Amino acid sequence: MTSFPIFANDLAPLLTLDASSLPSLALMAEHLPCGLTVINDTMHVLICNQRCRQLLGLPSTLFETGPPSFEQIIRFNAERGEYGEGDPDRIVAEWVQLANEHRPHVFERSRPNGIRLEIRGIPLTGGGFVSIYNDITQRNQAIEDSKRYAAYLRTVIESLPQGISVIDEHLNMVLWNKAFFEVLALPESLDRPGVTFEELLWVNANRGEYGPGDPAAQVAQRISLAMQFQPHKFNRTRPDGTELEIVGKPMDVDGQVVGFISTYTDITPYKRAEAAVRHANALMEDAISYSPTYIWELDADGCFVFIKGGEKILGYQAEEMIGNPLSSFLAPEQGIESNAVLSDMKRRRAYKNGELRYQRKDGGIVWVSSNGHPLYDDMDKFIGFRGVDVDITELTQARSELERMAWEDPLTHLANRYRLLDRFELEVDRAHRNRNHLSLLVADIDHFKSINDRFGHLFGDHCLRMVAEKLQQSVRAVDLVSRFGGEEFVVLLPDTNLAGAFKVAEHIRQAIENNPIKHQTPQSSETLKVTISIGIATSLLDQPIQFDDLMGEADEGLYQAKRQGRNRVISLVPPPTT
Ligand SMILES: Nc1nc2c(ncn2[C@@H]2O[C@H](COP(=O)(O)OP(=O)(O)OP(=O)(O)O)[C@@H](O)[C@H]2O)c(=O)[nH]1
Repeated sequence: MTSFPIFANDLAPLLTLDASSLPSLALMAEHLPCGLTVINDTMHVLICNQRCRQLLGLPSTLFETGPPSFEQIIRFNAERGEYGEGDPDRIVAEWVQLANEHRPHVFERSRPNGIRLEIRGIPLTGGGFVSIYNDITQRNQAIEDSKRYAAYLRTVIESLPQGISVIDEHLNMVLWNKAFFEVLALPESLDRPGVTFEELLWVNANRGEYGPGDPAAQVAQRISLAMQFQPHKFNRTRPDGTELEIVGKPMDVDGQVVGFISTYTDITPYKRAEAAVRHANALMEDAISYSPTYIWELDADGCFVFIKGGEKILGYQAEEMIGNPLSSFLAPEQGIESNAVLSDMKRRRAYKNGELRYQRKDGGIVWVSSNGHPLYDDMDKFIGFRGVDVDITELTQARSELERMAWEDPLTHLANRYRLLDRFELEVDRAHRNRNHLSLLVADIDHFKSINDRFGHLFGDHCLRMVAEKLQQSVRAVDLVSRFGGEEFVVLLPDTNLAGAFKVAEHIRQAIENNPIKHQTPQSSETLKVTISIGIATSLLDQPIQFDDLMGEADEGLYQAKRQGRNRVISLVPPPTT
């Protein structure tokens, strides 16, 4: 049962201690929510209601032999330790002496069972006194709790980086934290109880925080706004450049506005960070849009989750790529380099300058130099790949063009001598591996000097191209026709013995002889029969094969062919009889 505090002063005037009124008083006392005792001038307990006995834990036996004396009750309590440690006689003496002083008193006492009592006593005229006992355990607990919560709240408010202020419905400042003064740079002199919202407004208005204008008007305007107790949120830039975000909302109790709470956040660092991020983004946008680059991110399944700048290189909008696997955008044919990239991705390894071949939306092929690294989340779980690709299509084309130029004779587009030497090494290995013959033909146009002399160098060049074409047409795809220099051609015949080499050489010779070249000018037209002489050399099985040896032998054959009248095929080794 909760007891409501009832004060002895309230009851004392009602009490007169004549015997006739005692029964009605005792009856009334039983209806009180508090404990009540009435002690007469002889210090005997006349009334001690049930609530009092219950609160004090007094047994009924104490009352069986008539009204106990005040001293008996005190002794009973002292002996059971209600007043703590100590000699009961001494304790009783002290209490009796206090009671005899006949003074109003209020004190609190904690009982051993944890109950906290508030005891108020008021002396009665004519002797004795009335005492009221209230159980204030819960009330004290509530006060303790609210003190504790207030301490928590204060600590929380003081720890916040935002300034916080609370004003009551009369615009008095009732609560604020240190940050409030710091964020608004308010003078310390205002950091005192009783300060009003208006005083703060005046400080701000006078120092120009609200911009140019009449401070009185600025304050009045803000006061009238504040009186509306409407929620608001706005930013204000202070004269020193600090940007504040101010958020306010009304506080109400049972639908009644009782105040207004505002928070003041210095958002300057966020604004600066925001501007820095915007700047970095703009730089990145420019870097991506002005360079042949795009940035991408894949999920753990290899599907695009992000791509920026891909449109200009791959022809797809980001939305067309996001959610689809990288593999679906690759060209069907990839090189060795691409496979290395794909294998690194599979093995979740970072890679640099790897080449990938994409198929553009319009079907074209794009080469990119790709750089990527795996991504992991905070729990170290693999979540995908991120990277930057650079369009190297033009570079790749230029590179292959350069390679072509390095390997090719510009006049006839046949392989040049470097390509021949390179290929020769490969074919030597192959010939050894497969125990095959490797043959070499050296072909030289007959009397080419006189062709040049008669018809000019341009026509000579034309003849060289025509002969090159015929040579190329007369051999297999695996054979390599090269222009070795001047009007001299070398044909490499893999997997070809001397008999085979003779056949090919003879076929070439006849093809050229039987295809005269036309020389036409505006004035005349002439058909010129061009012939070639060919020297042959074939490697021996299980013998080392040297280019210079084979070349020297074939050259010697060519020399003899020239000596023997040209337009013929000669090998130093006797031709096989058919
Ligand atoms: N038009 C043209 N002529 C070239 C080129 N390279 C070499 N020649 C010419 O080819 C001629 C080769 O002549 P020679 O080595 O004397 O031999 P030839 O006249 O063919 O006589 P034989 O080989 O003995 O039948 C020279 O006149 C060179 O200037 C070329 O790229 N274009």
